Amino acid sequence: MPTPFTFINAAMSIDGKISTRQRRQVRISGDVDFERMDELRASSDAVMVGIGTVLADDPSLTVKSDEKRAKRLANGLDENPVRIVVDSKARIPTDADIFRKGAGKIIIAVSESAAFDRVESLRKKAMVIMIGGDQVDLPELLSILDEMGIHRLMIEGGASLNWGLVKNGLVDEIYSFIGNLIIGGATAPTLIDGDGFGEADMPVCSLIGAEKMEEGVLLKWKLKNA
Ligand SMILES: NC(=O)C1=CN([C@@H]2O[C@H](COP(=O)(O)OP(=O)(O)OC[C@H]3O[C@@H](n4cnc5c(N)ncnc54)[C@H](O)[C@@H]3O)[C@@H](O)[C@H]2O)C=CC1
Ligand SMILES: Nc1nc(O)c(N)c(N[C@@H]2O[C@H](COP(=O)(O)O)[C@@H](O)[C@H]2O)n1
Repeated sequence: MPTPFTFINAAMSIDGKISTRQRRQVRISGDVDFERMDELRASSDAVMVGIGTVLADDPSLTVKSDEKRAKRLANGLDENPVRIVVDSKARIPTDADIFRKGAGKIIIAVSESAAFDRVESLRKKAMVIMIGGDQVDLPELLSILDEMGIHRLMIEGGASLNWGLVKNGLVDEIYSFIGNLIIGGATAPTLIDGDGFGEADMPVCSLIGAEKMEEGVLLKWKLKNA
């Protein structure tokens, strides 16, 4: 089953946290990293987040730079990449920023466990893909996206979606900006949460980039089994 070239982009603290224990967003990146993130969005066919991120941060996932949106339009693309939310139980509020801000296609991926009336109200706002029994079946979803012409997929978290994708061997590369703060908290989300790997199964990665950026460092990893 072909799947898109898929990369995770995230910002984490020195201690590997991506938000506070109350799941409140923290500004970890500086302006240079946000600019880099915007370029990644602008150069991707689609940007994906989990419903936990939408409920916590209410992101719009739009390309922020006027120039970059204009360049996409000039290339015959929508001004924003396709924005995708993985939302097994169709919990996304219908007034979420993703529906209110920015032009372009939106896909909500739900599972068969989603309530019928919730799914019907989402169909008025976005394309709904129902795939999987209790949770969204991520390998099937990525295969459908590839068939739809999405060949470069940016993942913007959060911790559980990142785990689901890495566990299923669906991630090609990980870009993590490590900022100059310590968040702490045993329950604060990390770059990859979930159940964790057994010792024999831990993916071993190749370091393909390391760069000092403002007061932090950007690391780029390639997953060897991808
Ligand atoms: N610093 C950064 O770069 C970023 C930080 N964040 C932070 O991450 C936190 C959100 O992370 P999480 O709570 O872990 O939520 P999440 O955004 O990873 O969404 C998790 C949800 O995805 C859904 N899902 C459906 N199918 C799934 C599957 N097969 N595998 C895994 N998940 C599946 C489930 O409903 C699950 O509850 C927030 O606090 C947010 O601020 C989010 C994005 C970027
Ligand atoms: N890359 C990065 N650095 C930070 O410091 C962050 N706080 C985040 N947060 C994520 O960025 C998304 C915001 O999207 P919009 O500006 O609303 O389009 C959102 O998903 C946050 O979790 N990322």
